[in-house]
Amino acid sequence: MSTPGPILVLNGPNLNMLGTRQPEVYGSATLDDVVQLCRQTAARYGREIDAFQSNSEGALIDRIHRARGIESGIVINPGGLTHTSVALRDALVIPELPIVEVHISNVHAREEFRHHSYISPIATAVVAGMGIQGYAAAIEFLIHR
Ligand SMILES: O=C(O)[C@@H]1C=C(O)[C@@H](O)[C@H](O)C1
Repeated sequence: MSTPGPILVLNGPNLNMLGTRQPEVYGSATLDDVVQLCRQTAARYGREIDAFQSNSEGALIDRIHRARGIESGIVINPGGLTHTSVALRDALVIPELPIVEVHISNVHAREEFRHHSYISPIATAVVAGMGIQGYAAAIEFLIHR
């Protein structure tokens, strides 16, 4: 049986600033730390990841379109686009690709406007509040589902 394709790990706006941006909320780990954690988690099971981060909605959508036929699942932290983007939600409706939405912080314990996600209704699973371990949990879920 062939090994499933890589898992695509997507990070949206401002997540390139991890480690510097509000460490009291998002912790001290950098985006590179997140990608390394995801890569190491997948490698334990002989699997690979592809990682992409953009502050631009359109670039994220273009990358999601390219995942078809290449990646086997998507782990996405949409950043603030979580709470605003119908276009990103629409791009993620890909029947053959499972989607896990990840938030480092517990968005439900924060400002009201962070309590709604356009992505959650079309996601296979949602992780929030686990810090960067949420990315590892998402990778594990996709590998073992
Ligand atoms: O917790 C997180 O990873 C999410 C990250 C962001 O940048 C915020 O806009 C979201 O509201 C929460």
